[in-house]
Amino acid sequence: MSGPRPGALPTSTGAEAARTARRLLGGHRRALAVSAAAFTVAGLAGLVAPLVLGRIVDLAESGGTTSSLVVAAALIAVAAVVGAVATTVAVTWLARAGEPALAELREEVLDRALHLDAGRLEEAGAGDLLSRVGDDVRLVQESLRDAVPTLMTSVVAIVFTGAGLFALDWRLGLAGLGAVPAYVWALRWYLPQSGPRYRAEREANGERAEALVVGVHASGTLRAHGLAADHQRRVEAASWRAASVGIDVVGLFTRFGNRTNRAELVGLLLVLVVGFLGVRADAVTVGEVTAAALLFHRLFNPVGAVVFLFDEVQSAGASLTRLVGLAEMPRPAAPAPRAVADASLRLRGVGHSYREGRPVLVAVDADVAPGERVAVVGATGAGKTTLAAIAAGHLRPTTGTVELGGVPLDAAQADGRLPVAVVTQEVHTYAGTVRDNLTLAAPDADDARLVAVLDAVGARGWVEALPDGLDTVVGDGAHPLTPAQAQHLALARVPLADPLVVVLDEATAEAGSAGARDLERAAAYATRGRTTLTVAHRLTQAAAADRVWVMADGRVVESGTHADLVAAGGTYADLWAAWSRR
Ligand SMILES: Nc1ncnc2c1ncn2[C@@H]1O[C@H](COP(=O)(O)OP(=O)(O)OP(=O)(O)O)[C@@H](O)[C@H]1O
Repeated sequence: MSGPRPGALPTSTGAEAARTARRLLGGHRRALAVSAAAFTVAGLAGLVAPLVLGRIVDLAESGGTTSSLVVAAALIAVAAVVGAVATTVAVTWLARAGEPALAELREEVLDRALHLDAGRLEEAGAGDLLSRVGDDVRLVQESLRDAVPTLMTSVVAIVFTGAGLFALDWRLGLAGLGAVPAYVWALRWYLPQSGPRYRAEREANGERAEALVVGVHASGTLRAHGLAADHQRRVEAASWRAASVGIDVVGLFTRFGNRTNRAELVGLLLVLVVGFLGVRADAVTVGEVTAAALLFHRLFNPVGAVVFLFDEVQSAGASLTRLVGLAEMPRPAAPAPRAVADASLRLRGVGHSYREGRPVLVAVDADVAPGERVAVVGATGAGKTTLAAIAAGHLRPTTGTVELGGVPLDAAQADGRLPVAVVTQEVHTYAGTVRDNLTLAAPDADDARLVAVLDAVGARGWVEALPDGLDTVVGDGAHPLTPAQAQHLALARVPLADPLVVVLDEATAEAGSAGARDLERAAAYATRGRTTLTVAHRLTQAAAADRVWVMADGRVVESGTHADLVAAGGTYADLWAAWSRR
């Protein structure tokens, strides 16, 4: 079995997961206490039927009356009702403690996931993260809903039934205990193998999800580079590994089932043999032996459930360690917020390598004055997107610093205003109304403000033409927006958020040439008066900017106005000439 992939997100130890579970459950002590009391009542109620049945056997032997039989039957019925009510109360109150605790953990996990450094996320892979916030949360939740209550009910039944056996007669109790070594032997065989196997199963599923996510997201690129077959082999290998680990787990569990069946047989035989000898020696009654055999038989289901659910709870435990591992990842120390002096951007010695020894940005020194609009141009792979992501604070540079208004970007505070807003080509439409998609950026904006901004960015016409205007529900499964419309809304969010700095990376690329002009007009409005860095693929954007940076091989090789750079006859002049000839 191989260990986790290098770079995978961390997994906590069992002890750390238990500590986190205790911390989260600690706030719900009252619910846990009610649940524990109800489980106790249910456990006691469960003893009534076997004991009373044993008593009926003795009554039958000694010529009991019909009325005593009726009383016994009534007792069994009352105990069944009490047991059912107590179990319902116990399970309900357990959920009242468990569900909020899990919700808190989910929030912590999501919060940590959302604050993962882009580089770290890249290293770990989106699939690993998705399988944690998806599969692992679901597994823990299902286990909390189904497995944990049944496990608790079973453990309580086992404890009370064991005590009941001893209460009947200590020899019968000891006979029942005779099954314990057989169970222990089965568990000692099973446990050391099962934990690592469940962990391997979770990891294999995570790797399979990662391979599938990459395959779906990057299908175009993989095909374009002739890597589709390679990637398909990677998906096949990951799927096969997940399947074979799954088969391995089922095989192990089946063999464990055989061993527990043997333990049940040993225990029941011991109770019957000891009971037989006890009756012969007049030490116990036939009724007591009947009750003991019924009690012991009653253990089969709870013990089976514990064994069966142990599997599930252990698997959920493995998921919990993955959730806790992520939630408790050390957070980079957040610098104390400092007020910015103005809206200038200053990059000093900024370098970046996605892979060690392969720098894609090299010691970039560059400044953007407050309110200045800079367009970044250059060949594919020159480092434009990387520079934009660093200037936006989305990517931590390997070397160098980025300052906004004289303050490190991650500490910048601008009187409650958003320091930097980013619009890239990959725009997400959030599930909700068009209004929701806009007020994300300005929760207090009223419809008049939204309509004014939509008007200013040139989106009012098509928004009002939607079936319900601002109230139209968009996003997955609702009214579909074209990529250009989604981009238009993203650009409208910029003036609503009112940031000091705007970073646009191919933010107007999502359209044909007519649509591109609309988006360019929207971008011009969104960035008016703001410090702006635009990764420009159409050189008309560069021509309209205050200044142009030309990038090549991770460096800013030219910087100046469009006119100056064209006149200088360098790289930009060549690019412009090629663009103008199109
Ligand atoms: N996440 C990543 N992991 C590894 N390498 C990357 C990553 N992103 C970009 N690169 C590499 O870094 C270099 C610079 O990429 P970047 O996207 O910044 O260039 P660009 O000028 O924006 O290119 P384009 O115009 O094609 O978007 C390229 O060689 C690219 O392959």
